[in-house]
Amino acid sequence: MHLYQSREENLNKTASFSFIARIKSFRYAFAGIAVLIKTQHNARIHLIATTLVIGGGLFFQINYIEWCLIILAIMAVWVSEALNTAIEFLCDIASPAPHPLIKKSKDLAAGAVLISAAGAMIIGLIVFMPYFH
Ligand SMILES: Nc1ncnc2c1ncn2[C@@H]1O[C@H](COP(=O)(O)OP(=O)(O)OP(=O)(O)O)[C@@H](O)[C@H]1O
Repeated sequence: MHLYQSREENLNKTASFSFIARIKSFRYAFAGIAVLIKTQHNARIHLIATTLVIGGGLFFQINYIEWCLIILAIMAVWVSEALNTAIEFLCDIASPAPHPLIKKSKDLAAGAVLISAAGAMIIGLIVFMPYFH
């Protein structure tokens, strides 16, 4: 059986619900996360930062709202990094040769990661600073 469905197969999909198909799509999603960690150096930095922040949260016993803020911040960084990586792969296949629009596209995607990482750092400071007083 082919790993990827053809465009035709996707167009002809019926609306019937299948648990096997749902489990498969989870498998693909986890494969995507594995690609992210294996291929992106930034993702390894996010992994270290995520571990430190969760460790800090457990150590300082931050409250319910603080956990929600930290989880949102972690999520924003991972989601933006995953989308940035997906855009990079698409750009590389769409135009391996230099192109001004590919530059804009990749720079924008990188900008999104920077915005989320900066926001996460500010949230981290706001949450953890009081515990150091
Ligand atoms: N085909 C291209 N055409 C024009 N500019 C490009 C092209 N490929 C890369 N660039 C430029 O080089 C930069 C780095 O691109 P690259 O694909 O190497 O990303 P990267 O270094 O892996 O980024 P990240 O650190 O976010 O993973 C882009 O942001 C863009 O400015």
